Amino acid sequence: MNRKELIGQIREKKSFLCVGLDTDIQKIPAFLLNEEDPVFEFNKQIIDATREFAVAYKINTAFYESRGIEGWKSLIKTWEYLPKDCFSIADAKRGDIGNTSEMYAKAFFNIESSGMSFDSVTVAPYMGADSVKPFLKFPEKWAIILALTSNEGSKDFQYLSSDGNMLFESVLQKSGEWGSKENIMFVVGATRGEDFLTIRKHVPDHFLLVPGVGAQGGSLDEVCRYGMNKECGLLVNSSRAIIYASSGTDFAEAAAAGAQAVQQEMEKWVREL
Ligand SMILES: O=C(O)c1cc(=O)[nH]c(=O)n1[C@@H]1O[C@H](COP(=O)(O)O)[C@@H](O)[C@H]1O
Repeated sequence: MNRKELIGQIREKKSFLCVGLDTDIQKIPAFLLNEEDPVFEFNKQIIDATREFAVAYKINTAFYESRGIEGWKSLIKTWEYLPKDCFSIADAKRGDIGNTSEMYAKAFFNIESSGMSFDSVTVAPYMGADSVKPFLKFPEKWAIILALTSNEGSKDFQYLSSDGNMLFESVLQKSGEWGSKENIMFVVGATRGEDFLTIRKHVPDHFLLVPGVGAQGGSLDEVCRYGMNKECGLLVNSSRAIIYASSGTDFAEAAAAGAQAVQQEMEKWVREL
């Protein structure tokens, strides 16, 4: 999905919600464990219940890789089931020397090679340009670069200053030379509040993937007030608060209600665009 199509979906659905499929087999409703593939069955019902309210799905690969070959099978089946009108994110936080990053890019972008072809992959930029550029060689695919993260540990390095910029600012500026607003997004945590103003000074037009609302307590209103641009420019993720809204047989309906509540909040902001 390219930028124009993504903006079209946001306007059509009046939503910029990304549902996170961080599916932990220990947390899904027990009655599903009788299924041949409980994780995929859970994801399938969550997708069916939330697709009218979401414009994107983010699959955190750690929850699938941790289960070995069975987890990887659930990952591929879930990717295959994702609605074609939704933006898909492999949240793998990859990044290594060039030839290895090429393999990571193939793993998530090249369907002939891996059986999957996500729209995007999250990337950790610590190793610099040659670790990120391999992801940008695929037409209409995106690298979503970690910039200012939602976790407590973001304060350990990301705010460190050098040459007048904090590290996250240098990441925004430097990586801007590696691609464009058509194939690079940045991860900025919803818990970062007014830091969005600084972010937008560096990257006024790029899309931002914003995790941290819901379970991590980030404010959707603050994210929109300080981070939204004239084309929205945001994909706001919520995982646990939506997919684990209920642990009972009504889990899918509860997820739908959670997703709809977020979408209704978002609609107020999209209408202003
Ligand atoms: O790259 C990410 O997606 C990410 C970056 C970040 O700074 N913070 C963050 O929470 N995430 C991811 O976003 C999701 C947040 O999940 P919830 O807190 O359950 O909504 C998880 O999959 C995290 O790995």
